Formats: sequence, C-alpha cells, structure tokens
Amino acid sequence: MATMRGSLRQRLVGLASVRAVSTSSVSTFPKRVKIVEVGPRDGLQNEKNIVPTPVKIRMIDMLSEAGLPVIEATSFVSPKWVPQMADHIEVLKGIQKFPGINYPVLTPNFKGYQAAVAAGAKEVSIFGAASELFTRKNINCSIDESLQRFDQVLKAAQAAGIPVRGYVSCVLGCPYEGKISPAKVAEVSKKMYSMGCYEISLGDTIGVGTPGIMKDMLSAVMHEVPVSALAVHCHDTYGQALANTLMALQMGVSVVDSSVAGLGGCPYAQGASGNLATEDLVYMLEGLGIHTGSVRVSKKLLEAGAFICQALNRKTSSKVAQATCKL
Ligand SMILES: CC(C)(COP(=O)([O-])OP(=O)([O-])OC[C@H]1O[C@@H](n2cnc3c(N)ncnc32)[C@H](O)[C@@H]1OP(=O)([O-])[O-])[C@@H](O)C(=O)NCCC(=O)NCCSC(=O)C[C@@](C)(O)CC(=O)[O-]
Repeated sequence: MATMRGSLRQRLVGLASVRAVSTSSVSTFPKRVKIVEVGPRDGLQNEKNIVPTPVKIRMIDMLSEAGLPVIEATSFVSPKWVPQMADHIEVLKGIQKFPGINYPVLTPNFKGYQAAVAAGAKEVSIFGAASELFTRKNINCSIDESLQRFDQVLKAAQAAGIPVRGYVSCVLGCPYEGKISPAKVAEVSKKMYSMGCYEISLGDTIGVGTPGIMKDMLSAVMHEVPVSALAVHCHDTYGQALANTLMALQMGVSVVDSSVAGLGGCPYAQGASGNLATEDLVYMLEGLGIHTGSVRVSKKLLEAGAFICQALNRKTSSKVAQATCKL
C-alpha cells in the first residue's frame, strides 16, 4: 500500500475544485443518492482466508466514521456454505452502532432471520435471483421455493417491525444461464416487492452488463416496481459498473450499492469480481453535485479502504484511492 504524502485534506480540497459540476447534464439525475456500503459482507464473503473478526469490526467502525448511512455488516447464512461469514454474531454484536446508521444483514431463510434478530439485527435482507440455476447454486432451491422461504421471513419481520430489503441477482446475466430476460427480472422483483420488501436491489452479480442492457432491464422493472424503491448493485468485472450505475441514476434510481476499495464477489457466481468502489461512486456523485448525506471522498473513507486492503494484503481496486495515493 503506497503511503499518502503531504496534507491529504489539502489534496482532497484541490480535487474537489477541479470537478466542476456540469449543470447542463444533471437535471435528469436524482438530487440525493443513498449509498449502501456492502464491503463488510459482499466484499469479504469470497475471501479464501478467514479475516479475523476484530478486523471486520474495525472495518465497519471505520466505515461508520466515514459517514456511510447503510453498512451491510455480515450474513446469517450457513457457515458450511460461506465459512467467511461464520462469525456473524460476534461481528454484529461487536460493532459500534452509530445513531442514524443502519447495519442490515443477509438472511436466506427463517433460521437465519431468527439468529440475526437474536443477535440484534434491526434490518435484514433476503436474496433471490432472476435465474433458476443461480438460485439453486446459491441457496439450494428453486425460485418458487425461495419466495416461499422469503415469505416466512417477511411475515415474521413485518410482525416485529423489521424492514426487509430484497436482492434480485443476475439481472444482467447469469454465470450458468447466460442471458436473463428483463421480463424475468421484472417478474421476480415484482413478487418480492409485493411480498413486502421496502427496496429491491438489482444485482449485476457477475458484472457483464453494459448501459444499454441496464436501461432495458430497468425499463421493464420500473413498470412493476416504483423507481423510488429500486437500487442497483453493480460488479465491475468488465469495467462497466460506474457506467451502468450512471445509466440507472439517469433513469431515476437513487439508491446505489458499492463496496469500499472495490472489494466483492459471490462464492456461488463463477467469474464475479469486485463491486463498484465506494470511493469512485462518491467521487462521481460529488462531481455531479448529487447529495450523498455525510459521505465524502474523505480521509476517513480512504483510510477505511486502505485498512482493509492492508489486512487482506491486497491493492485497492478503487481508481480514486489509487489516484489519491499518487498525488
Ligand atoms: C440457504 C442455505 C442455508 C440452504 O442450504 P441447505 O443446505 O439447503 O440448508 P438446509 O435447510 O437443508 O440445512 C442444512 C444445514 O444448514 C443449516 N442452516 C440452514 N440455514 C442456516 C442459516 N441461515 N444459518 C446457519 N445455518 C443454517 C441447517 O441447520 C443444517 O445444519 P446441519 O443440520 O447440517 O448442521 C445455504 O444455501 C446458504 O447458506 N447459502 C448462502 C449462500 C450465500 O451466502 N451466497 C452469497 C450471498 S448472495 C450474493 O452475494 C449476491 C448479492 C446479494 O451480493 C447480490 C449480487 O451481487 O447479485
């Protein structure tokens, strides 16, 4: 990891001044964007070496200090399926809970939901897909069976006043089925939204999409789910994550998932690489003059990325972090 030289604050101020906001192009964008940080879960779940629990906790605390409004902390999945997330109880109990920040966790079924709530989860996410084969590989059931399991989680969560987010994976392509039709994505998204998910995050799980396909897919989904309830979750395998996200923003989507340092991947999606880097997303949103709450390309955000990269002995995938280190 390169050492950052000089006054980082001065350099960040300098960076901001060269990014003039182009007012002619921003009229179609949302005024505010909520960033959902998925690094501690999506970013780490695919790591072969088990990351020590205190490192995960410190990472999340640093992301909280950096002002991320939502930080997906861990997942209550089977430790046999994803050993990296086996310390979910310790992580969720160990992190500092900053006021105003949500720390949702993934729950594939009722067992995971019960364990998550017992450990103090105040929000959970269920995760389905628009591909039968991916659903089978990822959560060992058909799409219909997954919806039945989710229904059980949603009913219990609704009774307990716990908000539930829904993921739909493989929205722009599947590692096992290839092309996925926008109609199928719209169908699954509609079902999960109708069942009670307050937000549907549309995942380009293996990062194969391009902006035109994103547009077609979103057009179909927006017929079934209000755009205000949609999020996008783009992996960057082919370098398209920022472009695909920009297309979604132009279509009115105002919630974007990203991962600090561009970490990410799904153990059951061959070829899935890192997510859109949070630093790069924030840089673009700042340049467009879009409000992101208290998240900035700040020393704290860059340090959170540098911390986890150092712990993983990995170079950051964030272009902004790389550029800032060279300044
Ligand atoms: C869903 C299961 C559990 C089904 O797995 P299964 O083997 O079919 O489950 P089962 O109900 O037959 O139970 C088998 C064993 O698992 C246990 N079990 C059952 N449920 C749980 C649970 N919740 N927590 C802990 N343990 C559990 C259960 O108690 C039993 O234990 P045993 O009797 O053998 O000792 C499994 O397939 C699984 O855990 N899958 C998770 C896979 C995963 O985490 N994938 C990555 C997240 S998705 C993703 O990354 C995409 C996303 C969200 O980022 C968006 C995008 O990029 O597109």
